[in-house]
Amino acid sequence: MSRSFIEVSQLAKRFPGPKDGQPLTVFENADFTIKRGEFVCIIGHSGCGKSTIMNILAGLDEPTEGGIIMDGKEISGPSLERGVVFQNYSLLPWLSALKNVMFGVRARHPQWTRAQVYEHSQKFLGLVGLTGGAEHRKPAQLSGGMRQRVSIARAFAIQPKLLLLDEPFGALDALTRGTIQDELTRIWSSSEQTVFMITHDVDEAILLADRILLMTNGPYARIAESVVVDIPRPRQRGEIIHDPGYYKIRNHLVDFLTNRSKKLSGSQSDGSTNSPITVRPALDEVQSDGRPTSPRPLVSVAV
Ligand SMILES: Nc1ncnc2c1ncn2[C@@H]1O[C@H](COP(=O)(O)OP(=O)(O)OP(=O)(O)O)[C@@H](O)[C@H]1O
Repeated sequence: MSRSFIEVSQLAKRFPGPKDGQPLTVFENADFTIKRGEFVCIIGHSGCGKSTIMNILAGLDEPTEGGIIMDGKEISGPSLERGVVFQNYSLLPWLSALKNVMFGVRARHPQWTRAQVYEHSQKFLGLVGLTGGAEHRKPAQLSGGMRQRVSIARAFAIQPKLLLLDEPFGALDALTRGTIQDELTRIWSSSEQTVFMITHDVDEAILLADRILLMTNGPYARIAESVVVDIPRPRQRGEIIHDPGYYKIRNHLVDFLTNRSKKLSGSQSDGSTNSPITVRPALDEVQSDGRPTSPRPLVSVAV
């Protein structure tokens, strides 16, 4: 039996092209795995297909080919085992912040009393700093950052096995962003949750992730590399930059985004799988072209 929590196999997504045109192949033959409890970030230029992968993981979209197994079961449709935080909040506009969170908690724990649901929801709203009356306001009466915090509280409160985060902190000011990143790390490290997060922020990815998947430009995008963040935890925002591996990882990511994401960008696949190579910049296990110094079996970090 496989030890992977998530196994993405031969995944392809094609959208219909403009009238009479060729279909748009966003990616094809994508293969990667995620371990239970792992925190994985994915980075790539706009339009490469990150949200498409996340939507398929969430069960909100279907692949054109291939499939995803989570915890031994094929993903098919949305489930409370997978909690999603989108850039655009996706709150129910007619419910208060508190009732938005309670709605999710009640669905997850239908046997709980109203008091239990209320207490649990208030606790998670408190964790994201939404108390003192703000929790009784409806989404339209909250700022963008506050709405995003409600959305984060709702996803955390459901305590899904897999937390899917699509640029969850984009709308937040730097201070709130830092606080919620810390909360996310705390909640994640004290649970068995697995996190898959899209971000455009390389520093955020290094702070939070065990591994960072790097995606080339599309169409025919590939997850070209799996970069291991060999920096011990707990990681402190102010101190992480002093870790000897920090700038090696950062430079590697920036070089990928500015140079290699375009050079490596895909063309139609010959049918072979597109598995990412594993690189460990902090351990100097990477060459100037981004390839590992010695071929390292993927299972070493991504079983
Ligand atoms: N429903 C759709 N119909 C047609 N094309 C689509 C559809 N959804 C996405 N695409 C195209 O698929 C490609 C990948 O889109 P996707 O949103 O996954 O990219 P992304 O990497 O998440 O981008 P961003 O970082 O800007 O959010 C883009 O070229 C996009 O235009």
